[in-house]
Amino acid sequence: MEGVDYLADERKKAEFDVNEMKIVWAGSRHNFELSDRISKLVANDPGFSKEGRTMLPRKELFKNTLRKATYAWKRIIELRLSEEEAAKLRHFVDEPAFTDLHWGMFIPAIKGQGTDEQQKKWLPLAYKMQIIGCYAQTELGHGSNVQGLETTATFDPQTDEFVIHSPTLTSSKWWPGGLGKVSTHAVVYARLITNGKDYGINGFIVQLRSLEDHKPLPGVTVGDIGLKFGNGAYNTMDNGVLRFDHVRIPRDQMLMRVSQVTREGKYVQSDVPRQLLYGTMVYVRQTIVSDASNALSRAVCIATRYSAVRRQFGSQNGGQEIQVIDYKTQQNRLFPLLASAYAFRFVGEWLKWLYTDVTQRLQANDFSTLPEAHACTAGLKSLTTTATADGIEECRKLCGGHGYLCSSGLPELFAVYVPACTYEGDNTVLLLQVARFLMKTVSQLGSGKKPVGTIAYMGRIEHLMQCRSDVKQAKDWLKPSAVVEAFEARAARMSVACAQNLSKFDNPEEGFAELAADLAEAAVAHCQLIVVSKFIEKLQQDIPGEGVKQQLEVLCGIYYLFLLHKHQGDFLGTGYITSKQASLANDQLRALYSQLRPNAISLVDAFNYTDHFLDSILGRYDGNVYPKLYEAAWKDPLNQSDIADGFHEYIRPLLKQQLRTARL
Ligand SMILES: CCCCCCCCCC/C=C\CCCCCCCCCC(=O)SCCNC(=O)CCNC(=O)[C@H](O)C(C)(C)COP(=O)(O)OP(=O)(O)OC[C@H]1O[C@@H](n2cnc3c(N)ncnc32)[C@H](O)[C@@H]1OP(=O)(O)O
Ligand SMILES: Cc1cc2nc3c(=O)[nH]c(=O)nc-3n(C[C@H](O)[C@H](O)[C@H](O)COP(=O)(O)OP(=O)(O)OC[C@H]3O[C@@H](n4cnc5c(N)ncnc54)[C@H](O)[C@@H]3O)c2cc1C
Repeated sequence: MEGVDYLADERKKAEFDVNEMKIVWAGSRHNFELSDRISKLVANDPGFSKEGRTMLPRKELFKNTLRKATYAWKRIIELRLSEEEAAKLRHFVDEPAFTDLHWGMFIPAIKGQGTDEQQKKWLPLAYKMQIIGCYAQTELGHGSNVQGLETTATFDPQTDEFVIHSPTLTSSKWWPGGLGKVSTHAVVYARLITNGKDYGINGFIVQLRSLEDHKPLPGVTVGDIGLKFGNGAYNTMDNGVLRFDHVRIPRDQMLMRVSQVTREGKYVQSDVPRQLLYGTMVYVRQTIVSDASNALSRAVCIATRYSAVRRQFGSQNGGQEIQVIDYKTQQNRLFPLLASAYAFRFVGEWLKWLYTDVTQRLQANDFSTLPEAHACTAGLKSLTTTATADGIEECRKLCGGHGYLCSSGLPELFAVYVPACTYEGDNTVLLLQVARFLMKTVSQLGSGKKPVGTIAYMGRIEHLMQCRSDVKQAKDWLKPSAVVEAFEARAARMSVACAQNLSKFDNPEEGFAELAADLAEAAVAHCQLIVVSKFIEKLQQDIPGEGVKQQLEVLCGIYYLFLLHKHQGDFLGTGYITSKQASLANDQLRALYSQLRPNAISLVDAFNYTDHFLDSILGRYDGNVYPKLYEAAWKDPLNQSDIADGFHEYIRPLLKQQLRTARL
């Protein structure tokens, strides 16, 4: 029945002020009001309908995305939306498009690596979308190993130009989003060669297509790389292939903030570190961490609402069966994901702060916090995207058979999200970057250099190597100091063990390669410590709203106790806790599940998602699942006629043949 709220009883059970929690989730009242207004604007505009998206063939799907993305731009102009509002609108339109790369990477690359003059020339064109850009770094042969890229940019002093060339098949640019069919320009990463010398990778602004008829310019071969994983999903994006045959660009289209080539062809290195060339990746990794909580919370919202609607077994005297959310196994799979969504929200907020801080320092030529910013963005990108991709898939399973239907919203969400584990740095490769940072920190411990920021705990290494947990009863695991020390001791001991093993190798690089799996685990331990600490720090702030802080404490407890349970081998193996203390942690975790249970629906309501954004019958706000599933089935193209296309060609002859056999 329309208009009935099947989850109303669940909502009545809430022990906290949901409206105040919405503000905590959004980060501020301003953010909440902004998201609320823009998400409703998108939901109520038929131009942004998602109807039938997963059924469209590729060409139609792509054209439909072009329509939506340009319609979004039209609305942004008509409504005079600010940059912040426009970004929110694109987010709630919820369809990967070339505009993601234009706004998310092309513009940031020019801002981060272009000189003031270059920014003045290119940014106004990009801001008005008079040119459309992408980020062309990865090649067919190399993605992770940026130093191994093969495209060349050779300076020609005769003409004051760079000649951009793809010398081999493997040097073809491969993957850039927006490149295949849309972009007029790209920031292309290529080996800078001048006076016969190779100076390594640099960024160049290269025009690819005519601004008149959109045809590829002479020497440019460009197209789409083909269908990707899942129905609809990321196939709305034209990930592309690009080859250059001696394409000439003016010298001033080399992005020159980090290094320059003079009119005479002299290479000049600025006093900023070369790593700033990787700055766009640091920026995007930070946004990906913030976004992980969006994707995970969305899946969790669907699975939680559906788990309260779905009933199986346990009917007494003809009464209703049990809601599946009341099974402890369901809670043990679902509630840590709900807690993780909140944990990633808060660590994302903190990372945004760290990124802003490092950017301000860089502007003042203070490069001291860049290594930490790189380690944090790389490590947290890896940790949160792995957990989110796995979490979305777990949510699909938590919804049983119906989770496998596209109308649950979960298959498409997974298909769109899962490449986040690969793009912007493969997650294992990124963990190894964190491990390098950790090994460097451990090796410098005796040098008098005091570790600061997220690595400050290493400064108490002597204590952390020998301390033991003092937990005596289950509720002792609710003490923040007990928890932080446990995660610090585990991370420190794992790093030190790796460093000790590394020291046994004559060649440190050989040792690093041999011990890579252990090093990646030490990096995970360090990153989990960051997430746990930032959640606990959040709880030390003043949080208004009846019962809000208490709910966050429950979620925080579930987050760290679930991790402790899952990785208890690390905590036991490093000798910080005993098996009795591990078992007490598990007792406390179960108790927290019971405390969370009455609040579960309201905790996902606090995400404030519209039904348009969720795009899931199982996750509908009103819980009216079965009639809507039934209705949706009949909309499938296969049900447009009672007799299937192909019946006369294939099924009828088969049945006739069986009739003949039966008669024999
Ligand atoms: C339909 C349903 C809809 C549902 C939608 C819901 C969900 C929506 C989800 C959407 C999510 C978010 C939206 C975002 C959209 C994104 C779109 C995709 C974008 C993808 C773009 C890309 O992938 S671009 C390509 C990225 N490529 C990489 O990341 C490559 C990875 N490799 C590297 O980064 C590096 O090569 C390396 C770090 C692995 C190694 O580099 P290198 O060999 O040069 O370095 P060294 O190891 O020798 O280190 C040298 C020193 O430099 C330091 N370093 C390295 N990197 C950095 C850095 N980035 N910053 C600072 N310093 C750095 C390193 O530590 C070394 O230091 P020292 O030890 O001190 O010498
Ligand atoms: C959907 C999508 C969108 C993308 N968009 C863009 C874009 O807009 N622009 C762009 O330039 N690129 C883009 N990319 C490319 C992306 O950045 C790369 O695919 C990514 O950086 C991983 O690199 P790779 O493909 O070379 O993986 P590989 O490095 O080949 O990884 C293969 C395997 O080898 C392992 N491995 C590699 N090196 C090591 C090592 N040193 N130690 C241990 N294990 C290792 C990895 O863990 C992985 O398991 C996109 C990719 C995808 C999937």
